[in-house]
Amino acid sequence: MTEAETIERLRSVGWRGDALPAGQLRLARVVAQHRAGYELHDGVALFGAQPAGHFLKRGLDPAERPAVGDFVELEPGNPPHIAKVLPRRSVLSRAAAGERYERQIIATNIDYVLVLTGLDGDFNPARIERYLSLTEDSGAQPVVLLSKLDIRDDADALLATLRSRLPAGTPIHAINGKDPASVAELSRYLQPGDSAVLVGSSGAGKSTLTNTLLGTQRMATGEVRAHDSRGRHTTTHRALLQLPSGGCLIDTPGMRELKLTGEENLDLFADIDELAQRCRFADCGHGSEPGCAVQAALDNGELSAERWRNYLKLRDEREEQAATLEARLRRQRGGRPPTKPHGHRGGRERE
Ligand SMILES: Nc1nc2c(ncn2[C@@H]2O[C@H](COP(=O)(O)OP(=O)(O)OP(=O)(O)O)[C@@H](O)[C@H]2O)c(=O)[nH]1
Ligand SMILES: [Zn+2]
Repeated sequence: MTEAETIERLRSVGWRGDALPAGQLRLARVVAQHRAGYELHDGVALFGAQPAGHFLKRGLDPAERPAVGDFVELEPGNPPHIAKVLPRRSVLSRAAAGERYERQIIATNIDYVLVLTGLDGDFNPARIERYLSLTEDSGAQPVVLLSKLDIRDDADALLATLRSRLPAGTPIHAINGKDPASVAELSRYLQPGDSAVLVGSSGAGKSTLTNTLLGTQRMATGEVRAHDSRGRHTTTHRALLQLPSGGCLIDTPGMRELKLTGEENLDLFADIDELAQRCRFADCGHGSEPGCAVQAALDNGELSAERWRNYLKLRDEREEQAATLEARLRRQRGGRPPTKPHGHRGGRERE
C-alpha cells in the first residue's frame, strides 16, 4: 500500500496530516479501551491490540498511555501491539475524583465537541455551560446544538437568552434532529479528517441526530432498547462512526458519564411522582395493574408518552449513577467495596 492510500484510509477515521511519520504505514486509531486491551480502526476494519510493555510500567503518567482517539504506531503480532502514541492535536480530560485527584483522558484528537440540548424540558443553559467548561483548553472547539426546533414556538427567545449568556463566538445551531435538511448545516464540522464527539443528556436526541447524520437507522433510539440480565437498559453502540460527509463521530463512555451524577432530584418530574402516589398499589409497576394513575394519565393525554419515557430513562440513569457514587464513597471511607456494581456497562469503573 502506498503512503497516499494509507492516508486516504486513515482520513476516514480522522487523520489530518498530509504525510505519515517516516516509514510508518502501520497506523491506526484507538476507538475503544477495554480492560482486556484496545480496539483499533485503520479506516478499513476494526481489530484488537495490546499495549507494548513500556506502557505498562508502574509510575508512568496515565496521560502517556494510549487513549481513545489516539493515532498509534503498530508492531505486527497476533494481536498487534501498540508501540507508540503519535502527538495529539487535542486532549479532552477531566479531573477524576477519587482518593487523589488525577487527570483522566476522555478522548484525544477531537476537533469538535457537539453539545446537544433539546429545546424542550431538557433546555438548561447551566448544563450547557458545564459541558463548555469541559472543553476549555482542550484544543477542541465546542459547538452548541439545540434539537427539537420543530416543537418549540418561542425558540428565538431561548436562542437569544443563550447567546447573551455564552461566550461570543460560540457557534449555536438550532435544528430538527429528525430532518436531514435541517441537519445539513452541521456538515461543516464533519468533513474528511474531522472528529467530533456528541454529548448531551439522555433524551436530548443524540441517537436521533446520529441516525440522521448516518442516513440510516443504525443506533437504537428511544424505545428500542435491550434489557440486560439485571433489567437495566443497555444501549448498543459503536465507538467510531464514519459519516457519509467524510468526518467521524466518536462515542466514548467517558463522555456519556458526564450525564447525571446520581445526586439529582429530577424535580422536573415531580408531577409524575405525585401521579404515581395515587396508584392503587403502592408497588405499582405502571404497566397493566388495575387502578394505575400513570396509565390513566397516559390514556387521557394528561401525561405525554414521550415525557413518561424520558422520565423512566432519566430515573434509570440516576439510579445507576447513584449506585456508582455510593460505591465510590464507601471505598473512600475505607469500607469494603460492594460486589461489582453493574457488570461492565460503560466500560471502566471510576478509579
Ligand atoms: N420533534 C423532535 N423530536 C426529537 C428530536 N430529536 C430527538 N427527538 C425525540 O426525542 C426522543 C429522545 O431522542 P433520542 O435520540 O433517543 O435521545 P438520546 O439523546 O439518544 O437519548 P439516550 O440514548 O438516552 O442518551 C425520541 O423520542 C426522539 O424521537 C427533534 O429534533 N425533534
Ligand atoms: Zn401505576
